[in-house]
Amino acid sequence: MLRWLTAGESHGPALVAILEGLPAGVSVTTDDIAAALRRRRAGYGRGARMKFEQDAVTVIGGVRHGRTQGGPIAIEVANSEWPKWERVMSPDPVPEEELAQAARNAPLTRPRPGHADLVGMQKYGHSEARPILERASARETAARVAVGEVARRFCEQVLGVRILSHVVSMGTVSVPEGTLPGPDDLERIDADPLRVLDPEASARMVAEVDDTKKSGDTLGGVVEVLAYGLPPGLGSHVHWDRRLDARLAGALMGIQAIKGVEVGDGFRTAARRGSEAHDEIEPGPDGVRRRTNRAGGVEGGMTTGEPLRVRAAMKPIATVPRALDTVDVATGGPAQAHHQRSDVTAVPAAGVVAEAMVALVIAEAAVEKFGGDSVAETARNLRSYLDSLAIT
Ligand SMILES: Cc1cc2nc3c(=O)[nH]c(=O)nc-3n(C[C@H](O)[C@H](O)[C@H](O)COP(=O)(O)O)c2cc1C
Ligand SMILES: C=C(O[C@@H]1CC(C(=O)O)=C[C@@H](OP(=O)(O)O)[C@H]1O)C(=O)O
Repeated sequence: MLRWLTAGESHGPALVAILEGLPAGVSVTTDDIAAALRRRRAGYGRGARMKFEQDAVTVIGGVRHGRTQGGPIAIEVANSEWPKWERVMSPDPVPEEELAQAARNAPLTRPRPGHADLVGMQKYGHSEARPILERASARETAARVAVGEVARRFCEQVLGVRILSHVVSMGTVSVPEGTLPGPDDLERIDADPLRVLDPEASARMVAEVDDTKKSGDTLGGVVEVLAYGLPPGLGSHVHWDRRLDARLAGALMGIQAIKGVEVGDGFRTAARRGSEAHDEIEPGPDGVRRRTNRAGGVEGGMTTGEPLRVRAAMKPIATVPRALDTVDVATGGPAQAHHQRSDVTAVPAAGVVAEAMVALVIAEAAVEKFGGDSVAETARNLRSYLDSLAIT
């Protein structure tokens, strides 16, 4: 069983994550995790905070001399801005007079439509949004990417699985139909300002981000995650919560602002006739194979061995500079939603987070199927499973 948890607030001292259940021997260093976090911070359209804030990674447990030890892995991502927030976010009581002087402590009573502010205040009994937005903030995804990087390395080193993502649409601008990165395209995608494979589409999307920013607005879009090299049979058809597609959908929907998930051709498949929707099977030189991969590498809740292909749709950023109408909960009267700064879009970052979530789901399914306390044992079990497949 693979388990993981994160804790920490957007402007707290640090985020922490604990990952438990991976075998010993996965190669990972602090620098590897820091590099993954740098990928998450990049992307055209993100706000000022991405430039001045640093993620400082410390591996607190579970890794020794660049190898996992088999125990829980704990990672801290410290927030370089903490000194500015130390009073406002102090875990211990702060004298009223001091708090009153902290400019950042002004009560946030004008909840943003589309964020967790209003319903969070109602549910948790707060008179302002700070205690809600601090944890609702997608800053938390830094902790996911940190543990996701360990899972990704396990997937690569033990299963031979490569996971990558790219942006397929930004607002109404999309990459050409059929754009499909290969397993070695990640570097090229990361080099693009919007993490788009097609340079012409990227340029149009950059213009769309600029235009949106100029008009004081925000943008959403769609990312696609691909995983190459999966064995057939991760997940199961036997129960709803063992289906890999269900677990992937839950993991991706669990990312802040993701509002739709598609496996393979997903919603497009619904409009096709069966003969145009499914992937016909034929004998090939290395065993049976599918002529197409419209299913996106999952049938019956199990990986088929074809590339996994999942998409996630992100809604536009909720903190709209041209602030939306709301209610000031302090007065009960109409008001404009609070806005200090925000991303115009965070779709490229959402792709990096989605890779981490997919890596964690695949790693979990692989640990269930192959077990093993060391990577050598897991790899041996995988090999013997593949060698024993009656139908290849
Ligand atoms: C990487 C990333 C960055 C985000 N940046 C912002 C931001 O700057 N401002 C904002 O209002 N929402 C931002 N969001 C979205 C909010 O976290 C999200 O809208 C909020 O949690 C409410 O969405 P929900 O209804 O899906 O929970 C970001 C999301 C992600 C994944
Ligand atoms: C800090 C990060 O993302 C933040 C996610 C976020 C939100 O509401 O989700 C709002 C913004 O924070 P602030 O309102 O303080 O500028 C983003 O910068 C990060 O990704 O590291």
